[in-house]
Amino acid sequence: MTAITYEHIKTCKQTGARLGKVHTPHGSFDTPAFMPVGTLATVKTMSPEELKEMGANMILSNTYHLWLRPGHDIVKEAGGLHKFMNWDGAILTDSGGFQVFSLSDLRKIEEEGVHFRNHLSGEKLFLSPEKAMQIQNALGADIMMAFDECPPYPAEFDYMKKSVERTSRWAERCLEAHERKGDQGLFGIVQGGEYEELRRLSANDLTSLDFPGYAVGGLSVGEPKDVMNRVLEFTTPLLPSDKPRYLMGVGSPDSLIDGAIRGIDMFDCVLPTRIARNGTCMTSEGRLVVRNAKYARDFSPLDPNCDCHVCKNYTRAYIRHLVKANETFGFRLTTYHNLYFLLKLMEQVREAIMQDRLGDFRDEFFEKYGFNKP
Ligand SMILES: CNc1nc2c(CC[C@H]3O[C@@H](OC)[C@H](OC)[C@@H]3O)c3nc(N)[nH]c(=O)c3cc2[nH]1
Ligand SMILES: [Zn+2]
Repeated sequence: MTAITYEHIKTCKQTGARLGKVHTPHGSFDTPAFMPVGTLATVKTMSPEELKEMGANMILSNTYHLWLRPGHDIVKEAGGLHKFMNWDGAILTDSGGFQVFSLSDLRKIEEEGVHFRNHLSGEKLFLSPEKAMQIQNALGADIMMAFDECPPYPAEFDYMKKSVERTSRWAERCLEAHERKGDQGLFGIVQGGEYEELRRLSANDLTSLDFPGYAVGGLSVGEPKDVMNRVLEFTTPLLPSDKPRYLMGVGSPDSLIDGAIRGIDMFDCVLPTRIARNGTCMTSEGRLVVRNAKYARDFSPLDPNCDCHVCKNYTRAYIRHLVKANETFGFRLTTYHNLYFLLKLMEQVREAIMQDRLGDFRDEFFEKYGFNKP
């Protein structure tokens, strides 16, 4: 197995954005990149063939969810996640840290790990750095995430400091527990909330452990966008420039562009697939709620500026009909288009970096999409 490596190609002269490639045992992908989320070993309603066709090279799956259903032992018996879901591209699994704090009625966080209840059955569960690594190694993703605490926003400085220090100790235990020491596909997750001193503490602790890549965690948890941007401004420079930087849980078009400008290489978010399932589409002119009555006789494509398979072959009227009738095919069409839209946006971002004009691209895109400028 080869290691996870980052190849820097160039930095945009107009912004701090960088063009690069991430190399994994299951292929390489250009960055900045958006990664579709497939929490339960499927990017909901999409086939692996469609994901490949639209240009997705890396998808996410989730330790907590796959541990509960179908169980990591079954996935391991299948030969790992790639074989189980018939996906030969790269896979990143999140460690479950986030779900434990967001999905379950939390019982107790201790040094050893976290006691909580299964959000489906109510049974008592325990997740620790070692358990999270055991599950992730069974799943066999190319990139695994350290087990961390993602504190809520806002959080008191004292609480955040204790949490960061524990997350750093947990990260060390994850490295220890990581079975495939050779390829080292394990990323550390920097925490620290909105506090620059704590972000610095977390980044220093984790970079001293020399992970092959780093995530900025603890964001996209309800904080205002200017807080996220400010945290990124003083956090990404603390991370090694020769390693991938992954901003967790971020996916609206404006945040992807603003994150790339601040030096982020990898993004994931459930937004495009989640809003697609209630018939909301991302288009070059902003969001379009296709079930709206005004589209009943609108025989134009979801997005006239999109060249995806859906926009070339189906109309707003038809997709509105399917969505209102709760027809699965309708949600397949909105999902395909939304994912294609974000993957295409990242292609345009990479092109703008190549041409040293990502700042101008941001202004043009914000104007057309209807985001406010500042
Ligand atoms: C949305 N905002 C957001 N997501 C976040 C996730 C992924 C959620 C994970 O849950 C599943 O989606 C619901 C995905 O799992 C495949 C995703 O990776 C995070 N994961 C960890 N380990 N640490 C964080 O600090 C963290 C922060 C986040 N902020
Ligand atoms: Zn389209």
